Amino acid sequence: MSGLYAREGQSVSKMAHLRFFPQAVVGGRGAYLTGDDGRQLLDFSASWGSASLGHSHPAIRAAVDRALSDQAGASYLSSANEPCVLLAEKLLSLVPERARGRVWFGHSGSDANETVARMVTAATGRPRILAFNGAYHGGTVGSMAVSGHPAQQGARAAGLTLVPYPNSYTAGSAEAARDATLSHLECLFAAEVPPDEVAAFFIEPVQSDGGMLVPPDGFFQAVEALCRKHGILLVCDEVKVGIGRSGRFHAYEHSGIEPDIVVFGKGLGGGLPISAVVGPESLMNHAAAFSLQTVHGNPVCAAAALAVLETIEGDRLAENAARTGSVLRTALDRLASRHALIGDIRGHGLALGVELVSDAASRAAAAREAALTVYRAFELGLVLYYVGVRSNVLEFTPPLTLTAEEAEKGVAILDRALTDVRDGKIGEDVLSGFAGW
Ligand SMILES: Cc1ncc(COP(=O)(O)O)c(/C=N/[C@@H]2CCCCNC2=O)c1O
Repeated sequence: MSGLYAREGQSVSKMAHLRFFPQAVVGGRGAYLTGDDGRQLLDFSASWGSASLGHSHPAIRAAVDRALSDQAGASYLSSANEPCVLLAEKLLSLVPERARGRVWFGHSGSDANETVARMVTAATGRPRILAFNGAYHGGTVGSMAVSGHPAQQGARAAGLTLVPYPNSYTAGSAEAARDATLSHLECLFAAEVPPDEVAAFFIEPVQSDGGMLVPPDGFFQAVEALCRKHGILLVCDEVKVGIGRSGRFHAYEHSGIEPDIVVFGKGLGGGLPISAVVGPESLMNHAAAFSLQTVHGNPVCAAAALAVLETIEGDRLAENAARTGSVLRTALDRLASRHALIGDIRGHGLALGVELVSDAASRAAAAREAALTVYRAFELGLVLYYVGVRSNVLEFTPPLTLTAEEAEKGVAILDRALTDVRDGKIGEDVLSGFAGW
């Protein structure tokens, strides 16, 4: 264990730790992090998808420097500031007509989803919310309350009803997965949950922390139709897989739907803390001083976010995510032919998941092997983590700037890690102190 990691253990609380191995960094550029031991680490996580432009991107540095050199205050609570207005205007230009009303700014996906959960019930008078099993909408009380991930340590809202996210892999086919959840919803509305009491349905266009689950074709169009029929607001949580990562600007575009409310976070700030909720004016202006924190609408973070959006558009990074994601996917498919542990590979663009199973027929989760694989990959110079309600899905959310060569290099490292785990070269003792999730 490195000196910095040991020093952290003597000074920093573990309450935010979600640790898989003793990673300690002192810098980073592009798709690489610099370990405190001087190693260059290829970063296939980008800090859970937030470093969307990689590390130390010049466009973000220039925007932050400009904003800090003549700082327009530190908050939008009691003053308008130009970076926030420019960013809001930009975001409004990027969402469907039905969502094109007003923009709320926060720090994180959590405070954004918490705000939406409070807003939709307060504004509509409807007490219920729908969400999916396995959904991760945040780590604050109000966002955990509308989540469904089993790893979370927080209470669910009294008005929350969770429904199964269609899992084509475990259901055996996309059609079976789609039909099962849609009939579940119909039965629910008929017997347990009066649809006219439901304010909103929180969806992830790809369910990432739940296991990088890609919805079956037609599924969310059917959900959208149900929502329109019953006046239920469709809230699309684009926090992890949005903003170009999926190969389209919005991940919901793959499902051919138009949400009422779009939630942005993580990659929006390129690694700086900023989130946004974009929705109809009637909802977004239903009350003033409704959801606020002191440095919400920070002009420096807003300037960084605008630079991120402009760079994603100008450098065509959604297209790069599609192109490099295809290279990564092809390399992973080749890996699957050599490693029986790989049960499924899925995702869009540079939002990919590799599910590890101990038995192809039963699809039994190989959680132990997933933990050992990410640990060994770290030792070999690759950073990636795992997700999934069974803790067995390797998650690939690298910077959108990733090159084909970097994609191939990372998969070659993963190949070695999987081989070492298969050959029993990694003792389980390495995992003590790294509980993951
Ligand atoms: C779809 C989606 N919506 C909201 C959130 C919450 O965002 P924040 O962690 O920025 O509050 C997340 C956060 N996801 C977690 C963050 C904690 C560590 C585990 N991996 C994630 O990506 C998310 O994936």
